[in-house]
Amino acid sequence: MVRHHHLEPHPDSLGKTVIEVRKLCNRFGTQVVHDQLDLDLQTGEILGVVGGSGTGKTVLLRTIVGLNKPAGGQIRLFGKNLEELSAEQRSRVKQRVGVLFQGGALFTSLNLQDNVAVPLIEHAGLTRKDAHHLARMKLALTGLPSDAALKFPSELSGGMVKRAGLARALALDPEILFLDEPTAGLDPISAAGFDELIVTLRDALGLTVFLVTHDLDTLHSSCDRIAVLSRKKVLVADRLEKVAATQDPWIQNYFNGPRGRAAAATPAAHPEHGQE
Ligand SMILES: Nc1ncnc2c1ncn2[C@@H]1O[C@H](COP(=O)(O)OP(=O)(O)OP(=O)(O)O)[C@@H](O)[C@H]1O
Repeated sequence: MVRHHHLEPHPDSLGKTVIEVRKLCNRFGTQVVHDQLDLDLQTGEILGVVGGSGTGKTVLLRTIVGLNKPAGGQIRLFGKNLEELSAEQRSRVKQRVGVLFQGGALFTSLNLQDNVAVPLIEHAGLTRKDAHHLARMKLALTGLPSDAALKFPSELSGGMVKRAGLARALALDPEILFLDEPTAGLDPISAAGFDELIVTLRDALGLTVFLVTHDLDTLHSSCDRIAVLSRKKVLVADRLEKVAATQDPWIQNYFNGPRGRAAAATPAAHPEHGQE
């Protein structure tokens, strides 16, 4: 089981809110996905976002990074409302954010080095040679062996593809990392390795992480706080013990059902709620 190994956060970054979501509304046709949803993310934390299928976790991620225009509400990234910025300012804010989408979304016709080099050439204006050099460093940062750089996605295991996707998300040195179900489809050993990598990178690079997941092991091993999406809102966003103790049928079933109990390191993790 992966354990927390927090470094002291930089004093300047303590308690700062980097993402502020207020009264967010999202709807598609007549389907209301989010209604007056509020959520905050603090600098340096890893927030796990959970919820039943279709509760709008991916839509929330896409809306925060500016890929989905909300029907209402406000989102502030680094204190700035993207909708109030010029195109150039918005693009600068977006470069401070890295996203690993579900499935990794690497270009299948490019090797890993070229995949990671794409944002470096397109957004940072690096030469191909410099971009390749930096890309190899990013791939190493995510734990890939050096000979992986010239391989194509189809030649790699699912875990390696996820790491390469992560290397690409980190290409432009983002301050916030968004991950959409990064361990989905990985075997338990690879998933645990990826969880550990996220914590290590957060500690080493001072990242803030917004992590959509269904993986109870990830919640236990890597997340500082957990936000539960339910009934179109964030029902609760708190430390695992507090969330698992919340009186809500979905939460009780999820955290204190058989899989939740198995993921908890000790059976007595929530003794005060053992009678439910
Ligand atoms: N572009 C879109 N157009 C129409 N409906 C959409 C669109 N994007 C998402 N939805 C709907 O919004 C709802 C929330 O979708 P979303 O993918 O965010 O759920 P999720 O919580 O991430 O689910 P899962 O855990 O299954 O991945 C779903 O009912 C989905 O069909």
